[in-house]
Amino acid sequence: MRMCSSAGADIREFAGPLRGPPLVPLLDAIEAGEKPVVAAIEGVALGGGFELALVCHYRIVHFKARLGLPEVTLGILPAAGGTQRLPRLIGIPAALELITTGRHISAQEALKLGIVDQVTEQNACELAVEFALRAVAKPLSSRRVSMLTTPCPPDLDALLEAVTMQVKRKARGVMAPLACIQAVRAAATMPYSKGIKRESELMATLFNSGQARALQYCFFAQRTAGKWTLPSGAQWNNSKPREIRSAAIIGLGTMGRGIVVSLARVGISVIAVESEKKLLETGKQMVIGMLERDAKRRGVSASLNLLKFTLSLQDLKDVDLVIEAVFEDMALKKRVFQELSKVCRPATLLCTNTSGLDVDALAGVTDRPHLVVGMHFFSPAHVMKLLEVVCGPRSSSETIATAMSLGKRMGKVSVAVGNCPGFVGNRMLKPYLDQATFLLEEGATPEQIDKALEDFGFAMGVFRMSDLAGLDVGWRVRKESGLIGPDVDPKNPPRRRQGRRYCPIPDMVCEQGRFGQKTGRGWYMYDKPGGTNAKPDPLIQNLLEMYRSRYGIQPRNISDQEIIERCLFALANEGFRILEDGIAARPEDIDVIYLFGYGFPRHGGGPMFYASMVGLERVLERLEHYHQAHPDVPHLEPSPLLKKLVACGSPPVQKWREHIKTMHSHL
Ligand SMILES: CCCCCC/C=C/CC(=O)SCCNC(=O)CCNC(=O)[C@H](O)C(C)(C)COP(=O)(O)OP(=O)(O)OC[C@H]1O[C@@H](n2cnc3c(N)ncnc32)[C@H](O)[C@@H]1OP(=O)(O)O
Repeated sequence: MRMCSSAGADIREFAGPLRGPPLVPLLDAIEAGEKPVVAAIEGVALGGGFELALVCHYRIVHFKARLGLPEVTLGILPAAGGTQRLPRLIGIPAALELITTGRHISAQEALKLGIVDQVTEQNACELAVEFALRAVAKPLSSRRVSMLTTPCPPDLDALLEAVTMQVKRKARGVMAPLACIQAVRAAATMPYSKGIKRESELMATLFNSGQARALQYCFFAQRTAGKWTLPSGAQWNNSKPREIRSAAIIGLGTMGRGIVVSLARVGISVIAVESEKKLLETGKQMVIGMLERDAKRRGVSASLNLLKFTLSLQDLKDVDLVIEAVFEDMALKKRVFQELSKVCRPATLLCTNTSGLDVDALAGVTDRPHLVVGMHFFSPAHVMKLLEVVCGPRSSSETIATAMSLGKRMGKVSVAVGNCPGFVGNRMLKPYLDQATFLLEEGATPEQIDKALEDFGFAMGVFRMSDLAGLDVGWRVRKESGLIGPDVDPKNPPRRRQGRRYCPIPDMVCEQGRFGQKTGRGWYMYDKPGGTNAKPDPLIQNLLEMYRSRYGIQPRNISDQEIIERCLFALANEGFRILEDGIAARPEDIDVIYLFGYGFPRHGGGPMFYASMVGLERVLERLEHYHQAHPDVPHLEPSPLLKKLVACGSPPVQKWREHIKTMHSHL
């Protein structure tokens, strides 16, 4: 059988009723046939493609091919016999690992695991024909995988239990990996004829689940996000990116260091700049350590020869692109951009890693506003996959194309967004954080709110995330925006500022020098500064009690449902406003930002998909309810776009674009 490449089933077809003849009997018939069937695999054999290869009597694989059963990542399981044949072929532990993670493996690993018979650097099809000719005379019974006895470890139950615990810890609330474990158990404990029925029953529970719909949506959303479009007609497939061979990073703080590593490991020469010798030396040692550890993990040599460290901006005159990653201070950034304008050659792209400041204001102080763009990395920049590419009104299509393509080269998921305070991710974070702190005032604790969000599936609750990011960052932003100032009475800080409800608790926490993990104290306490093990802190409990009694607030019991609704519906509501304002082009872009940058669970699809899954009518009704209860919180007032979508019958996410006015587009 010539298979070449197969990415498995067309995932789009899962949205409707499945058509065509049932696959399992067809595959069983191929395996039961008397003529030897040899699979020749080039490119990929994934999902159904891999299951097809498993019914063949032999498998020949090109050395560059990749194989895998990624169904679990789509919220389903390999239901064309994959969960029954793979354990029989390679044993329970290895099969469990591959099926529950869905990871792709190389041809070499497949050979080592005993999945394939030969790896070739030549044409796999030609070799497969030779193989088949030799196999004609040989008996096939031992080559029919479904007939094999599953090699079973003596401690099967303990193994399955351990993997179940691991899966539950890693992917809280996710159904598919648990169903995969049950299917593999069937392969170990039942004959194939019964195991395949169990596989099918388990698939039936997953196939139409909300989690499967969300995960399949994520697959396409991630691919849609790279396809940016500007109102001018310039877009991803008609704008040529520049080739970037050399780059410079200004500032070797946490962000700058991560960006240097991200660039150097994909072969780009990097000049790293600091303002003081001591900072430069510290940054240098940390970058070298990070690159060495990264190279060791990947089994390659560290590209230290690509690095240069300097105190002088004059050294940047020939680089292709600069990314500024200095302190989040507009005046300082403007000085840097003015300086860069003078020293860099006229064609150098100037990028800023600001997490929310006005990219166009920075462009305005340069001699090349069309070559200025935001590249908002997420911390730690060498680990986090998200990159917001912030398109200023004057950024050229070539500049945007270059930033997007550079992001892809660094292995990032790049999303083009418009220029407004906080862009997409951090702009949406404000209402989400506000709701969490209002809930504290009303009676909740940080650990209760975090638990509700983590049970929902977030990698980290809002307070643990804030402790990790550093509480001083938001404090400084609030000071700069005039929310905190000399006119605020520190003994009696007002709970209403700039015409709306304000919660001063985060400021009180900062006033005590509690900036999160880095100071060993924040919303939680840690063993030491830099510690990561968060424990509830009685001092925070006291602070909350004193605060409530000072303001005469009677604490009430708050349900997890209220926590989820207020935090997540406020988040999505701001997402609707962002779409109205043209700051994000599509709901998919917003969802991808929250999936890759803010730990939103993939099986929830992202805030916008989640809202559509809950039902826009319900989201609207709950927001109206909460806004009525808290009229001084404008973020709870349902956005006009949400109302419009409900009035139009709540179309699916993919159709929202038709209801968004494009005349406001900032993209
Ligand atoms: C013989 C088949 C019978 C099967 C019946 C039994 C049922 C079995 C269940 C399954 O098979 S579920 C599907 C399992 N397969 C996967 O999950 C593979 C998903 N795809 C990938 O991992 C990657 O796309 C890739 C194949 C490794 C290629 O990666 P690459 O980076 O090169 O390209 P992409 O940008 O990701 O994809 C290009 C293009 O193709 C679309 N696409 C890829 N795979 C599928 C798919 N299985 N179904 C539908 N569409 C797919 C992807 O969306 C891109 O489209 P775009 O329009 O260009 O954005």
